[in-house]
Amino acid sequence: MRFVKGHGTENDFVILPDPDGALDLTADAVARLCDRRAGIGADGVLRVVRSKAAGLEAGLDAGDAEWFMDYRNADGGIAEMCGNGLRVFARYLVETGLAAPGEWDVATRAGLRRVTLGPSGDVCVDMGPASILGAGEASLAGTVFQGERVSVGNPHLACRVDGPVAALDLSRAPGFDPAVFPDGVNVEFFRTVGDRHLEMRVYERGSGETRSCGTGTVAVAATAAAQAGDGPSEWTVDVLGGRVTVALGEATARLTGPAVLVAEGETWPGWL
Ligand SMILES: N[C@@H](CCC[C@H](N)C(=O)O)C(=O)O
Repeated sequence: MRFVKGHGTENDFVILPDPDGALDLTADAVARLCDRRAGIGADGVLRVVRSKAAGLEAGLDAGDAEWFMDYRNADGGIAEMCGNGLRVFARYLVETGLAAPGEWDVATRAGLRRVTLGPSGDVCVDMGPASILGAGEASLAGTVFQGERVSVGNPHLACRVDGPVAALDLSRAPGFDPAVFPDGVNVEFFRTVGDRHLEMRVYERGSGETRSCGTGTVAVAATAAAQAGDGPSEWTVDVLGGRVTVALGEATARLTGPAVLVAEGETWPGWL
């Protein structure tokens, strides 16, 4: 099986080119690919498949988008959307000549997402709306954190903290009420470090602590803007793996940041 490895602010992915939808990608295979000791190692898998060949789940409409991002978490579970993954997905399509630099839609389980990119450099993704849904809470090592429930196509809980996020122990999953988050949740901890400038750490559903989460950065920017009473505004979000910007508009949020391809190869015959 051919693969490419890439990352966006060190949120890393195994990219599986599958233009004709020939791969039978099981949850077990995804978990083995993402295993950092016995596999290639990644936070998730991006299967690159033509929308027409993707066999989309009922209710998904790819519109005119040629490509569908089939995103999977490291545990093999399916998620609706991945912001960093989508930047890497778009960069892969351009680097391999499967798409031209410019502006075009990619189909995802959260709907169509417009990407804008040149022949090299940062990638901008229109992430759609970030919807603030109300209060929620998570716990970490016995401490309860209040936050905002936010949908960026996938579920988030954005918790403001007072001290440096570096001080948090995210070696274990935060606790949350499964009645409030029946599908699980990505939990972000953020702090203001400057003028519309945040730092964030995240514990992702299905992947554990990662060094960045694009949808998570949108969730914390939207939460911080709402808490400050800000309207459309641009935010800088520092994550363990680098920095992204989030431009909050009236109806949509645009995420801009790096997308890097680092290697390509083939799994050993019979291994998977
Ligand atoms: N890292 C991603 C989000 C991936 C999906 C998430 N773990 C979930 O289960 O919703 C991003 O960059 O947005």
